[in-house]
Amino acid sequence: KNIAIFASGTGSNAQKIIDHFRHSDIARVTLIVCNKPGAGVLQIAERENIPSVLIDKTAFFNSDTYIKVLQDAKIDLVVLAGFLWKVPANLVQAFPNRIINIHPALLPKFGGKGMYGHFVHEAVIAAGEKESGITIHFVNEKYDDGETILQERCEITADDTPETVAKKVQALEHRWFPVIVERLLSKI
Ligand SMILES: N[C@@H]1O[C@H](COP(=O)(O)O)[C@@H](O)[C@H]1O
Repeated sequence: KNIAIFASGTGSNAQKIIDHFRHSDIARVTLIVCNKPGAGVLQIAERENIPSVLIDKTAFFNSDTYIKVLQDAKIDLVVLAGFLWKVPANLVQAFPNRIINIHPALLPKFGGKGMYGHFVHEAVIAAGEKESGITIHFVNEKYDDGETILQERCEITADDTPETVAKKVQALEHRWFPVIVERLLSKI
């Protein structure tokens, strides 16, 4: 099975998923799709000899260009790992229940446009939450809205900062995202 990872940033989750399937006979990460020139995930793709695509915004939102790229690459599952653009309806429809996302908070709270990275953890702390965590969900045509696949929690203590919460949440992401990707692929 072929996995495509969409990412806009560092790519630490992409690296964990690549490592998880490195010697797997179930699946392999065979394509990296990025919308940010110079993003860390592109260096990971180069180092790992995985083909990567730097997408053009107009073509992404106004054509089937990248649907064709994914179909030509025989992609079975699209994994969003820190991809900051909303997925257009034609791509969601072309890959029904085949696109998943990870969000660094317990949706439906602290989700939506602009809610990513440290903004999320600042909002969680500012709201006085006693816990945070991760949400892995199917992608539909709205931000951070599709059916939840998994939520895992971490406690927030009085001396936590957005940075310490980010670390706890990242540990959950790296622990669970590869496992969930494998679980879904074993059903496809
Ligand atoms: N959607 C969010 O974007 C971040 C990506 O981090 P990385 O995988 O680029 O390190 C992760 O926190 C993920 O939950």
